[in-house]
Amino acid sequence: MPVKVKINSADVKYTEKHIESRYSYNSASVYKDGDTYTVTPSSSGFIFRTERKVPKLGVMLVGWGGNNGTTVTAAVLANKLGLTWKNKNGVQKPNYFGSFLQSSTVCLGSGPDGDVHVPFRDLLPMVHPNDIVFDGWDISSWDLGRAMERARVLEWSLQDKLRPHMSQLQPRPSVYIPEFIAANQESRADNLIPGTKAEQVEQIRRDIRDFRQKSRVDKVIVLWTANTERFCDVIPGVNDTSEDLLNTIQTGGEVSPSTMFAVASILEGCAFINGSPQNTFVPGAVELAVQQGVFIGGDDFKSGQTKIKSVLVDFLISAGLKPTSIVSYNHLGNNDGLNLSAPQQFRSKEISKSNVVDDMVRSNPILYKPGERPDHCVVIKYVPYVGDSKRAMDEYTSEIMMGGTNTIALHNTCEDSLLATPIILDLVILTELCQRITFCTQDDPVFQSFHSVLSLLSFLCKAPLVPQGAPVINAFFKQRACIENVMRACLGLPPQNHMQLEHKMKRAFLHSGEMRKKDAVLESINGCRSIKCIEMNGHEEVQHTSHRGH
Ligand SMILES: NC(=O)c1ccc[n+]([C@@H]2O[C@H](COP(=O)([O-])OP(=O)(O)OC[C@H]3O[C@@H](n4cnc5c(N)ncnc54)[C@H](O)[C@@H]3O)[C@@H](O)[C@H]2O)c1
Ligand SMILES: O=P([O-])([O-])O[C@@H]1[C@@H](O)[C@H](O)[C@@H](O)[C@H](O)[C@@H]1O
Repeated sequence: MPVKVKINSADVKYTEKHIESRYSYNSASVYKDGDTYTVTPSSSGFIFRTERKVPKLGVMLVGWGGNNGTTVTAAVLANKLGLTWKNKNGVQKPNYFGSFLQSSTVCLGSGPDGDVHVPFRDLLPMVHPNDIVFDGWDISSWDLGRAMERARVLEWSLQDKLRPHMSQLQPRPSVYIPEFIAANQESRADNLIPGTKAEQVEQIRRDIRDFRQKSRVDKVIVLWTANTERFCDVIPGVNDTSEDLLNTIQTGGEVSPSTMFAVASILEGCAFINGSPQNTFVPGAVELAVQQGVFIGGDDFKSGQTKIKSVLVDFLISAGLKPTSIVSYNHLGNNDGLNLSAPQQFRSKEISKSNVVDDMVRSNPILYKPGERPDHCVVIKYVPYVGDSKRAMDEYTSEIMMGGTNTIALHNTCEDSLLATPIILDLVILTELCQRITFCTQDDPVFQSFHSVLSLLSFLCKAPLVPQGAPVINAFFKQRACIENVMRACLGLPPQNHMQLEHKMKRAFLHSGEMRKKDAVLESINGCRSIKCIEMNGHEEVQHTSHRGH
């Protein structure tokens, strides 16, 4: 059951339209001079506004007829209809396990019985997955009932109950440029938009408008879950600026189907998210999104081996252990695996799976000299028989104290699409929430949105897309804490710091306003708080007064 979170603070007000919070953003700048680091803390006043009205959200999936596309649609239907199904373990019920918004919690603070945790999804008003309306495109003409069967992800007994609904869903014709995906995908390509690239982009735009009008959704988000493409060459004069990219689409030059969909979405004012590893967001596409004030995000769902890697390597390095060799092997037999069996498509995936440790390695110059990195090998093999049940084997070897080594071996078997499905839901719901958040600062009082490159989605992506010059963070818990603390800021709550000082003191913790004779005294003088501490030095009282800002 959803819970209501109400903030009792003078810094938070609830109007009919917004939740508005006053927030102190604390950070620090560091000046390095030789081996001396001078740290200057700073605090900036922010005002956050979150629109309270949750819209009816439409999600258009590119690759709707694929394993992920059919599975996410089926999962939402099963949850919405409350379908149950039987397997050898008995009656199964639908859920959203694997979605951090739907199935993980946030600690609000402590109550009489200790820490109080609430579902992430109840922190701020947000779309419920059950209410999402799906549509999309596929180069395959199969309806979603047949495509769900082809995917071989969900239990047959559930498919039986879903089929009447899924069979009504028909992917729209799409753009197929053979050179961008594996040749082994050609047999699927029987559902295509004719014409030039410019005409195809216009048709995609018409499709988006048609869906929005017929489904009566308030807003549309487009998400790429079609096959992995080869990387696109970034060529000055072709795709390096928005003007050149739009011109290239007109002239029919080097532009991938995924970039065509991104351009069409951006021009229709729809956020576009890339769930695959290719460089859809060539510089011209990023510039177009910024010019249009539309969110883009990606790349490549972080769902399995890479997700574990972004936890395990963070643990090892944070514990002062030195990963020196990381080998990630997996085989799977779904169509994604078939497409990735082609060299250029595998290379796209190898890149996104290989860069995930860079930020963690760079954070520890004790373990790694400049430029030093662990050996890192990624292997993906296509084995038809196992279908969507990915078999992943990982080996992490680290140097430990005094010349020792530590080797961790992992084996992981799972339906790959059931790992990606909740990620898709989190991506679109978090993106929609961010579209309703604006903020201003004490030095820049005009309200603004997040940057068009929505780096808050990094937690959900293998190769996070960030604004130019921004750091790429892959460490799992840093990424999750970023989302949590931004949402806490929207509620005027401080960042989660895990200090729990109240449980680490000699004397019981006195909350502000309580006083204890001859102990620390909080007084408010001239609007500036001062803390007067009384120190017993064995003979007499020594009073200290320190001043701090609001
Ligand atoms: N765990 C995961 O499943 C996972 C994790 C990370 C990334 N991904 C990525 O998500 C994507 C989809 O994975 P999947 O398992 O659903 O693959 P899939 O092959 O089952 O589905 C892809 C679908 O896209 C369609 N398609 C290909 N090119 C198209 C185009 N130009 N326009 C429209 N449709 C097109 C195909 O016909 C197919 O139905 C892949 O790129 C994969 O690498 C998947
Ligand atoms: O999420 P993850 O397990 O690191 O990476 C996965 C790969 O291991 C898998 O081979 C591929 O088919 C999926 O698309 C996904 O990218």
